[in-house]
Amino acid sequence: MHATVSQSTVSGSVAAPPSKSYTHRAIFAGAYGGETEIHRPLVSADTRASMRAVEAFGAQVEQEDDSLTVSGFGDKPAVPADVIDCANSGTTIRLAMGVAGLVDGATVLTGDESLRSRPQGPMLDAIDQLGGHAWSTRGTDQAPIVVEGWADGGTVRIPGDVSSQFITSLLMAGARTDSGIEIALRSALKSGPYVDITIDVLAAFGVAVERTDVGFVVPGKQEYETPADGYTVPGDFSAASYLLAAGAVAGGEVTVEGLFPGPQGDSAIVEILERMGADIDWDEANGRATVSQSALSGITVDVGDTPDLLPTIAVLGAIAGGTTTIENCEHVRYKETDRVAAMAESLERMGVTVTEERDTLTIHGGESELTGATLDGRGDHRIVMSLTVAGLVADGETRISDAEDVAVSFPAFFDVLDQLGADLATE
Ligand SMILES: O=C(O)C1=C[C@@H](OP(=O)(O)O)[C@@H](O)[C@H](O)C1
Ligand SMILES: C=C(OP(=O)(O)O)C(=O)O
Repeated sequence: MHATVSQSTVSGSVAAPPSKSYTHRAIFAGAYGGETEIHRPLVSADTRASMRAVEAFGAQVEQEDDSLTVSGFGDKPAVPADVIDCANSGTTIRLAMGVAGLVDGATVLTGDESLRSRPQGPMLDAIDQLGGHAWSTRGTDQAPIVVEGWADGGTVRIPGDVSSQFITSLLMAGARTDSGIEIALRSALKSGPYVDITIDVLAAFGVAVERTDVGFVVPGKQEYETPADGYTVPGDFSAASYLLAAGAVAGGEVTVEGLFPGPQGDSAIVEILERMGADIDWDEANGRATVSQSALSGITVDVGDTPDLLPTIAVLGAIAGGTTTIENCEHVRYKETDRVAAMAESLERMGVTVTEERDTLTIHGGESELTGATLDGRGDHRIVMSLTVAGLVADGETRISDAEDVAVSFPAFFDVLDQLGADLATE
């Protein structure tokens, strides 16, 4: 499916979709626990992959109107009857590898072509350190992955700069081991706020995690306790970043509801827009951010904690006057596609001058108007959504392939933009 976007003004009030990261964690926490009702979950391709994964280990997931009921797999996850297909979802395969470590038997995990290109080596190594055995069928540190359980716990030394999802996985599974897991980071942690989200969800399920000088410790033999009123998923700042960016470059006035302060690192989008000179007001108490169009100027942003914002910031930088420097972005190359290269290539096609280095993306914005172009969505939801925002201000039509991939994290993306008045079509 292609999306075709033309210059237009967006205005109105919309709800942020529910958080993908919180929904994944609530599904896995529910599976480790008894019976949990998850209110206002994100139901998308990625979170469906997590639902299928926990079901493969013996949990059950029922979907009703705006909730999910997860019945846990009991004391031990079952040996899956089949290969687990994690589709496009890095979070799913990594959290499922932790569960697989507790299985008394072998689990095989795979995914789509994109997921099978992403690095899993540190988690394979971690499982080996814990006395289990995990390997890549191709010997490439990529899926397909086979995991044989360890069941016990222990100490793990693991790099912090490949994916925080390994840490999340070890913390969630470690609580159910006998002796717990002590994690020593071999390099500084990137995407750190995602571990904060994990600790937040674990606390809601009564599971304790301690921070240490070198990493984290999760004591073993902990029970996941069902939160008394179920678990309510907050709004998603990563998804909201496209709507806020749209308001800042193509408003009108756009209000996004459901954005409350909390551990999501991507709430930094509000401060980033402010620093660029956007007219934005975040009413934190009421969870409402309102932004209208104003002239933006380039800034320097470190995305070590906020990799998913890179495509949004790159588009803002292309429209802003002056230079925007996105630093500390090497880990953003390990996502659904190499997002640093994808944004450099797409913005260049729109007439923007970009300098790409391994760990830095520099955008020389405001040199000329963005020009509409035919762009490759690269099968990556965040590339598609951010380029759609660029299309709202480009001169002439912007045509983006793989538009259907917004289903991964924000299935209603095009409907919401349409509701805000964007001139776009999908076919
Ligand atoms: O744990 C999570 O929910 C996520 C962690 C981040 O990945 P990395 O930790 O691999 O950077 C982020 O990019 C991803 O979209 C979601
Ligand atoms: C990288 C992402 O997710 P995951 O790692 O779960 O595939 C994302 O949503 O941008």
